[in-house]
Amino acid sequence: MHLQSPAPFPQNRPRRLRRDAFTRRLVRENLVTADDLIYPVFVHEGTKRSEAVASMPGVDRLSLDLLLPVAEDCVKLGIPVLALFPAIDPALKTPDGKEALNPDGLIPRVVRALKKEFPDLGVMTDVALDPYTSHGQDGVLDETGYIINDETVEILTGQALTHAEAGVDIVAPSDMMDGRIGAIREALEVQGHIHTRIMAYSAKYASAFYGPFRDAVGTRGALGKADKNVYQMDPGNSDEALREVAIDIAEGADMVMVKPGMPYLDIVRRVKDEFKVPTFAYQVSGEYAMIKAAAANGWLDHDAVMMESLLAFKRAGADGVLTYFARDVARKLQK
Ligand SMILES: NCc1[nH]cc(CCC(=O)O)c1CC(=O)O
Ligand SMILES: [Mg+2]
Repeated sequence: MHLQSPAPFPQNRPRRLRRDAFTRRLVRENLVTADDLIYPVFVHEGTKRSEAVASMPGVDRLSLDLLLPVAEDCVKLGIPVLALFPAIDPALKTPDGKEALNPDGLIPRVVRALKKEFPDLGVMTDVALDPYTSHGQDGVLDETGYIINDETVEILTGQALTHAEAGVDIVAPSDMMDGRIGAIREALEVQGHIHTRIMAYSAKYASAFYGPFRDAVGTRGALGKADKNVYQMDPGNSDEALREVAIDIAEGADMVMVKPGMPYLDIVRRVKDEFKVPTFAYQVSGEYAMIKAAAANGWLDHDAVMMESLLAFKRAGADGVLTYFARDVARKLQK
């Protein structure tokens, strides 16, 4: 971009445009709308079961019957997409996470119910094994405890197909195995699921900001002191994110994601500038928890910080944001 050298003061007084709300509105470059939002929800088995997630105030694990009114609210608020995350019964967890392939498992049942009740609401599912494995890793392990790639990709492909067969609109592989986008895309094509969109978590970092999420899906205990450094990206890296995104686009991703969000806005900007593809960011559980905790202490203005954080994603180049604030934001925008 070419910047004209600015006229000197007093010809140039940038504050003129800030003097009144009408010019501030007129020249504002970025906006948040309900169309930018994806709302993540946690589901578990049962009926009339709602469990608060202590580290995420305002977020509950819900059974399907309690999720339906939430989905209806999203439709009313104009939120385009709901993203599903399961908290799986511990009795169903195994080292290979094979419950992820069960066509009558929790997620396929929830997808079918949501698409039946609210056909115009987009439904997105996470493709990763961590909610299903007894060890809490996103893949299967060899005898040394290393997370093995190709065997994991095979299971993930089956998981994505199971979701597609249940009628999901978007599958979102969040596992960071190599080659999974290509494998999933090919399998979807072969099985005739040509409309299933793939949102690839392409640049997903090994982040400490995921802590509260692991409480929500119940993987923190199983993981213990283990980390995900052998597959998720090193927080010190930036160029590597561009290589990861390039690979996923080449393998068939329709949309890409950077995660976490606010601490990684530089990555969002680089990805958007470089590839100009639909680019999303995930304002993750730890980011949400920080804002909630500070607001609860009276240290930050909850709504103002929430709206500013969303605007920052848009300014950084994100086309949309996965955020636990989605309904609050959409409600605020309606006023
Ligand atoms: N497949 C794992 C997954 N999918 C979404 C999140 C985190 C989301 C959040 O923190 O809000 C994680 C966490 C992890 O890698 O352990
Ligand atoms: Mg990759």
